[in-house]
Parts: sequence; structure tokens; C-alpha cells
Amino acid sequence: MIEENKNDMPTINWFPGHMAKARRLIQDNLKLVDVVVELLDARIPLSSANPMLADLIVDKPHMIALNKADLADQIATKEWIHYFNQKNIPAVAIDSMTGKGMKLLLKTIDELAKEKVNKLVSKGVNARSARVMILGIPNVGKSSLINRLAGAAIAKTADKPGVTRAKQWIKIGKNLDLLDTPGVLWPKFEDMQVGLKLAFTGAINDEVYDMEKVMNIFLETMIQYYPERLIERYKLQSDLLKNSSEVLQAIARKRGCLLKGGIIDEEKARRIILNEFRNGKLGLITLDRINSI
Ligand SMILES: Nc1nc2c(ncn2[C@@H]2O[C@H](COP(=O)(O)OP(=O)(O)OP(=O)(O)O)[C@@H](O)[C@H]2O)c(=O)[nH]1
Repeated sequence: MIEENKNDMPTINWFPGHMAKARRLIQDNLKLVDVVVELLDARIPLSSANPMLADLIVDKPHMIALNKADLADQIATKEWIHYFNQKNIPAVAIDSMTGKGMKLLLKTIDELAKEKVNKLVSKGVNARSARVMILGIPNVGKSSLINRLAGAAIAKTADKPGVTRAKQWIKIGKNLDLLDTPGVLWPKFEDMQVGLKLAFTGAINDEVYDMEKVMNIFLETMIQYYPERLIERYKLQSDLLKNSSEVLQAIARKRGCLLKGGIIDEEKARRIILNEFRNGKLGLITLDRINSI
């Protein structure tokens, strides 16, 4: 059990002023769109969610895209999709780097928007493209997704008169316009576990947290859920996997992380492990699990 200690948590600049500003910006943009795509990190679908989102979007059609699915445990991703579907929230797994899942994403947005567009048509308004915006916490892949969709775009539309002059819309597909700037949600920090997972996945800047503490807990998590990945990747003896400090030392030795006089360079080993996790070299890993809700 990890002790909750708020003082250990990184301080990012999400103090109330920033949150209020982010909230206002999102609320302004929400007025312009028909559908909201909430982008989550497939490795941490709970920890990368912003609990205030529901209040912000009220009854706007909304779906979830689990991004970075190429790095997540595929079985866990399927379970998460099922979990959200049961709550009547459409959810799809995507990889914004390769474009995997984009077709299903667009189809799902289209379906969500249909009702709104049909309503306009029934009121005698000419059918228009549905408008959509992407929301998510920092580093979840919002720009990558927008670029990916824009790359496939038929054309980029200029400012839309009558909507707002400053907004840029990207035409994606026949019937969709995407707001080219995403909404940045603030991550939630109150829960120590959530903060740690945000740190593992790079949602929090590496400079602002205690790498030693975070990596100890990362290794504990790996020992608990994915011990075989550590064994495979670092060719460890399975009886070594008792605690994070032994594992760290063993990995450091295997990787030649040594300082003068043969002293182990733990800091270097921590960086190696973290980078390898983030690059998917430890295999496909999901750190938020349904059975822990
Ligand atoms: N493996 C993988 N990496 C991704 C994916 N999408 C984005 N990334 C990477 O994640 C990092 C963050 O992506 P961005 O698109 O900059 O994220 P963002 O949400 O716009 O970030 P902010 O500008 O900080 O709000 C980059 O290094 C991307 O290359 C994905 O689907 N798979």
C-alpha cells in the first residue's frame, strides 16, 4: 500500500488561476461544437481522465478515444472499452502515430453528430458538417491526433464567418469539421496513485517530481503486475524480484550503469527503465486496471 503524501507530489502550474482559465476556454469552445472527443492515455484510462469533464460537457455528445493503444495491454484496452460502453460512452482504441483506429473514430464521431445535424435539417436549416473538438490532459497526444486527422483532411477551411473569426476548422471527411486547437484539461493530483501514473507516462514534466520515489513505485508495480516483462527484458533471475531496490541494482549491473570505483549509478538505471517503459520496450503495459476500481 502506498502512503498518501501530498507533499511528495509534483507541483505543476495547475494552480486555481490556470484551471479557471482552462475551464473558461473549454467552455467557450464547447459552445461551438456538436461532439467532444475525450482523449485518454490507454495505459492509464482512469488517471488521465479529468473528473470535472462531466460537469463541463453536461449533455453534449461525447466519446472516448484511448490513445497510445500501441503501448497498452491489448486485453486491458478491450476491457476498458467494454467498461465505457456499459456506461453508454462510445470508446475506441487509437494510435495517433500510425493512424490505427482512425476510421472507427471518425465513424463514431459521425454517428454521435448525426442526431444534431438531423435536428437542424428538420428545422429547415441546410445540412452542415458536424463540429468536433478534442480534449485531454497534457501529453496525451492531442496535437498528434489533430495532425494525423489533418493529414488525411480533404482541405483546411478558413475562418467560418458567423461562428467566430479566430477559430480555425479542419475539414476531415465529408461531414466533419475539427477545431484545430485542442482543449487542455488539467490532470488531477489529489490522489497520490494518480500522480504517480501521470509521472510514469510522461504527463508530468520529469523535472518536477522525485525520480527516485516514482521509480521505486514503478518497479513495485511492475513486480506486482508484470514481473515476467522485467525478467525477459533485463534477463533477471526470478528470485530477485522481491523488492524495487534489488531489481534496480540488478538492472543497473546488467546495463553497465557504474560510476568510478564500481559504484552503481542508480540514477542512470532509473532513466533507462523509464525510457524503455515509455517507448514500449517493456512490452504492452496498462497501469490502470478495471479490477482495481
Ligand atoms: N506511441 C505513441 N505515442 C504517441 C501517440 N500519440 C502521441 N504520442 C507521443 O506522445 C507525445 C505527446 O504527444 P502530443 O501530441 O504532443 O500531446 P499533446 O496532448 O498535444 O501535448 P500538450 O501539447 O502537452 O498538451 C509525443 O511524443 C508523441 O509522439 C500514440 O498513439 N502512440
